[in-house]
Amino acid sequence: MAGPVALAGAIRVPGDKSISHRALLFAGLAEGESTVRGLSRGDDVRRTRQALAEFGVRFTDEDGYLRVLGGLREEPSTVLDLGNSGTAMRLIAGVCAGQDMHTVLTGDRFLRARPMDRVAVPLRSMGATVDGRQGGRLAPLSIRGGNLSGIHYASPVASAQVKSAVMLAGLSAAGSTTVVEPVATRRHTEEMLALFGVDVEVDGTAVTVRRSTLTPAEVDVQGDPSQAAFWAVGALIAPDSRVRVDNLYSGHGRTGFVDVLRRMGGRLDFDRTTGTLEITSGPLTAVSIGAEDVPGIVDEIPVLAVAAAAAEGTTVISGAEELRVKESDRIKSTVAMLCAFGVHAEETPDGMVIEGTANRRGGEVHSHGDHRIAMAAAVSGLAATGPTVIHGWDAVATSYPGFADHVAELSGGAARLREVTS
Ligand SMILES: O=C(O)C1=C[C@@H](OP(=O)(O)O)[C@@H](O)[C@H](O)C1
Ligand SMILES: C=C(OP(=O)(O)O)C(=O)O
Repeated sequence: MAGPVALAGAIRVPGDKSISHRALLFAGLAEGESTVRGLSRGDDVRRTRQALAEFGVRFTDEDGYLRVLGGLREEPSTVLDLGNSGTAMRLIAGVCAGQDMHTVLTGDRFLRARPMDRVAVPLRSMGATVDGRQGGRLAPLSIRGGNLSGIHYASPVASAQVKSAVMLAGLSAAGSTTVVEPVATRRHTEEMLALFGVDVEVDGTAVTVRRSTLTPAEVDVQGDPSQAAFWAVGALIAPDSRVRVDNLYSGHGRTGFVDVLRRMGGRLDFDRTTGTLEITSGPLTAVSIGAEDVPGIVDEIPVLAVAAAAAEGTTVISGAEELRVKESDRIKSTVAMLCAFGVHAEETPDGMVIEGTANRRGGEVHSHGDHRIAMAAAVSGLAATGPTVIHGWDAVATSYPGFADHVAELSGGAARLREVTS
């Protein structure tokens, strides 16, 4: 791929990945027929669907929507392979803890290296038997569930996945289950449980559920803000660009990237009612990003770092140590990606320091099996001089299989991505 190119036009990004996982899980738990529209087509969400099918949930693909016949009727007869998806593994662990069944969860080599003790610890204290490699810290995880008691859990990490796993187990536990977060995270589980008829109490950063059954529902999944962030940064840094993204989810904890890019001086108009985001290219200035910002931009930091590399001044990101336990160590892989474009960037224990420069040349980047690093590198390449090569591009299929088509569409065919096998 050779830049720089201008981006122009209007697109719809895929259905939100976090919401898609939950739509399938909650439809799977609700006895009866639910429907889901606008589901993400990425591999991560496909893994959640496959896992639910092993419990006896039935899916029928209709024209433009998915029909789900819910109810966990069967103990899975095989190991559930959740591919690259941390959300699938942690949320399904919560579901399994509530079932009188034995389940084994595994994933690819990246997922098997990510910490699972953050869910194993609270699920054990509710009464589930959870084991795995390194004393239950790493998958494969073995879970024997059922007979749970509610807990009051002060989570040491600001993680919507941990919160959701405990809440899902709480739906089958005696008494009430409360999770208190150190910083509020995305609220998809709270919002969607309410849609499926569950009473959820939210009090600041505390959320409480009781033993409940779910009622089937119709879910319409809106566009994924984390995917829109790639086009927002691309349109800001590629000269003469103007892009519109339609039908975005605009709820709590997901649109922090719009605020950060505005703080950098970016021209973004966001209509939260319609979910329409319009971006016009223009100069950016460095910004300081701290721990309080991180939960709202946790998946967008690699691409926000690309914006920082094109901004005037030095950007400092701190309080982002959670990035070290994502699909890759995203502090390391983001800094390496920026350096490949000739940018001066350095790791810190909990973030990075990035010196903005107008002289970015195309480079050779490794995704480290991480979809967001691959796509952030592609965006950087669109606004750099000379060709960019991204090894391990196949990782993009986990969340955004149509990304390359959108590059071609928004660049009017001027930019083309060609896969190179690493
Ligand atoms: O709950 C979710 O759907 C997610 C929560 C975040 O992870 P953590 O909760 O572990 O921070 C995020 O990084 C992930 O992409 C999706
Ligand atoms: C961290 C991510 O997802 P997960 O934790 O579900 O693998 C992501 O999509 O950036």
